[in-house]
Amino acid sequence: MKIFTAAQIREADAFTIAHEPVSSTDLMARAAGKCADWLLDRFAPVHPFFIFCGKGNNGGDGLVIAHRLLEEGYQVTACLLEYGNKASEDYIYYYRRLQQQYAGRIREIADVTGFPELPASAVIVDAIFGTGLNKPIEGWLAGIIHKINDQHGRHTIVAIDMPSGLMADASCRNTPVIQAHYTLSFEFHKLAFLLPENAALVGEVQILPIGLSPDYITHTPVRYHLADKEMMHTIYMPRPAFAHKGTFGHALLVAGSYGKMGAAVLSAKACLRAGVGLLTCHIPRCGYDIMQISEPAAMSVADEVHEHSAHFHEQADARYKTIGIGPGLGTATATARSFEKLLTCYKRPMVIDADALNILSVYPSLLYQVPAGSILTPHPKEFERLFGPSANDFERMELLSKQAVRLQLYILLKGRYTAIACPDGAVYFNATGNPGMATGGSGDVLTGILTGLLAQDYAPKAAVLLGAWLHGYAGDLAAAKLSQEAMTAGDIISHLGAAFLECFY
Ligand SMILES: NC(=O)C1=CN([C@@H]2O[C@H](COP(=O)(O)OP(=O)(O)OC[C@H]3O[C@@H](n4cnc5c(N)ncnc54)[C@H](OP(=O)(O)O)[C@@H]3O)[C@@H](O)[C@H]2O)[C@@H](O)CC1
Ligand SMILES: Nc1ncnc2c1ncn2[C@@H]1O[C@H](COP(=O)(O)OP(=O)(O)O)[C@@H](O)[C@H]1O
Ligand SMILES: [K+]
Repeated sequence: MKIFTAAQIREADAFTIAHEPVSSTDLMARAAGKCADWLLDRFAPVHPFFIFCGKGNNGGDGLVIAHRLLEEGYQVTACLLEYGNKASEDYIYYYRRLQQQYAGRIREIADVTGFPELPASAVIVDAIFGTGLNKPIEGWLAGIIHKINDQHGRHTIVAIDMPSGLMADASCRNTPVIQAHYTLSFEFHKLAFLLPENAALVGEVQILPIGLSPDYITHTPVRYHLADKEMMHTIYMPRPAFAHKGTFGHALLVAGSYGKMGAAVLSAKACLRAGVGLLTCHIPRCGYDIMQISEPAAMSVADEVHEHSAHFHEQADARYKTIGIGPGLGTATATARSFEKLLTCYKRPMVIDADALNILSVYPSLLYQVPAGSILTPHPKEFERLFGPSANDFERMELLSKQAVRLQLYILLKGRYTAIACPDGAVYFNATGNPGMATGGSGDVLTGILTGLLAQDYAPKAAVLLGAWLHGYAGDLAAAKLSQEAMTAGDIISHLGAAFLECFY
C-alpha cells in the first residue's frame, strides 16, 4: 500500500472528483458514511455522541456523521467550533441540512467555556481538523483539545481521518494533538501513524476505503509504502521439485563470542529454518561444542582465538553465496580488523547486524567498503551510533532514506513498524510483529532469516521485505500461542514453519 503525503491526498481527492462520476459533496457523504457505519457497528444507541467539528472538510465529515447517527435514533450533540475561519463549501452544505432537520442538536462553541458536560459512556468524535491542518493548534482551540484529552480515561475518542493537531508529514511534538483511541483514516495510512513519536495519539488505526481514483493511486510515485501480503506473494519463490541443497546456497554466519554464543545459535537456527541450502558458522573456539551440539544441521569452523573471532576474513571466499555477520560477535580490536579485511575481499551483498554495526560506527570509513546491496539491520540506538541523532521521527526517516541512497545499501531500522530504506530512496514499513518480540535475541533471529533468504538467491530487496514480514508473522503466531510475555526469540524460530505455511501454501 502506498503512503501519500497530505498534498497528494488532496490531489487524489480533486482527481477523483474531476475524473470519476462523483461530486465533492457526494465524496464527503461516502467517506463520512463509512465512518458512520463503523460507529454504528461498534456502539449501541445507549452511548451519547459528542461530535466536535471544525469548519473545513473534516468538520463536514463530522456533520454528515452527526446527521446519519441522528437518523438512526442515536443521541447526538454536534459541537461546532466557531473560530472565525471561512467554512468550506461542503461544510456549509451539510451544516444547512443538519440545521433544517436537527437544529436542536447543534451547539455552537466559541470559547473553551462552551465545552459540554459529558454524561457517562459518551463517545467523542474528533472531526476538528484532518489533512488540512497547516499550523499547530493555538488559543482556545488548543484548550478544547486539552479538554477532550482530559476525557481520555473516561470516554472513547474516535478521530476522523487524523487526530486533530497531527500532521501527516511533519512532527507535531509538543503541540496540542487529540489522543484518540481509534483513528478512522480514509483510504491510506499516513506516515505520521507509523512513527513511534505518535504512538500515544493515533490509537488503533482503521483504514476505510472510500473509492479514490485507482488511476491516481497507481500512477502517483511515493517515497513511503506499507508492505502487505500481496507484495509477499509477488516475492516468494516456491522451491523447484528437482532442487538440491546446492540450489539454495551456502551461507556463512560470523557470530558469537564468549558469553554470547546464544546469539550465534539463534541466528544459525533461523537461517536454516528460512530455507538455506548449507550453513557454515564461523565461531570462536569457546563456541565450537555449543554450536555443534545446539544445531547439528550447521557446520562449524572454530577460530584460532578462544573468546572471540579474529580470522573469519580467511574464510570469506566465493564458496559462500552470502555472509551474515554481527550477532553476539563482540567488538574486540582483532574482530574489527578481521571485519575490515573481510570487507576488502568479499564483494557480494551481505547482512550486517549488531556488533558488526557497532564496529562500523567506530570506523565509519568502512561503511564505504560494504558491498552495494548489503542489508544493515540497526535498532534505533545502533542507527544513531552509525548516522547521528535526529530531532524527531520524521527527520530520522529522511536520514534513513538519504543514507540508503548515499551508501547504496538496504537499511532496516527496527521497531513496531520496521522501516526498510532502499538504495533508490524508497522506504517500506513492515506491519507484522508485536511487543512480545521486544526480547533479547529477536534481532539475531532476523539476521539469520535474512542471511538464509539471500543465500537462496532472493534479490536483496526481496530478501529484506520477505524476511522482515516472516519474522514478524512468526512472532505473531508465537504470541497467539504463548502470549507476548512468555514467548522468547526461540519461539519466533519455531513458528517460522507455520508462517511459511499460512502465507504461501
Ligand atoms: N481527501 C480525501 O480523501 C477526502 C477528505 N475528506 C475530509 O477532508 C479533510 C480535509 O479537509 P480540508 O482540506 O478542508 O482540511 P481540514 O483538516 O478540515 O482543515 C482545514 C481548515 O482548518 C483551518 N486550519 C488549518 N490549520 C489550522 C489551525 N492550526 N488552527 C486553526 N485553523 C486551522 C484551515 O484554515 P486556513 O488556514 O486554510 O485559513 C481550514 O479552514 C480530510 O481530512 C477528510 O476528513 C473527505 O470528506 C472526503 C475525502
Ligand atoms: N513492539 C514491537 N512490535 C513489532 N516488532 C517488534 C517490537 N519490538 C521489537 N520488535 C522486533 O524485534 C526485533 C528486536 O531486535 P533487536 O532490538 O535487535 O533485538 P536483539 O538485539 O535482542 O536481538 C526487531 O526485528 C523488532 O522489529
Ligand atoms: K480529526
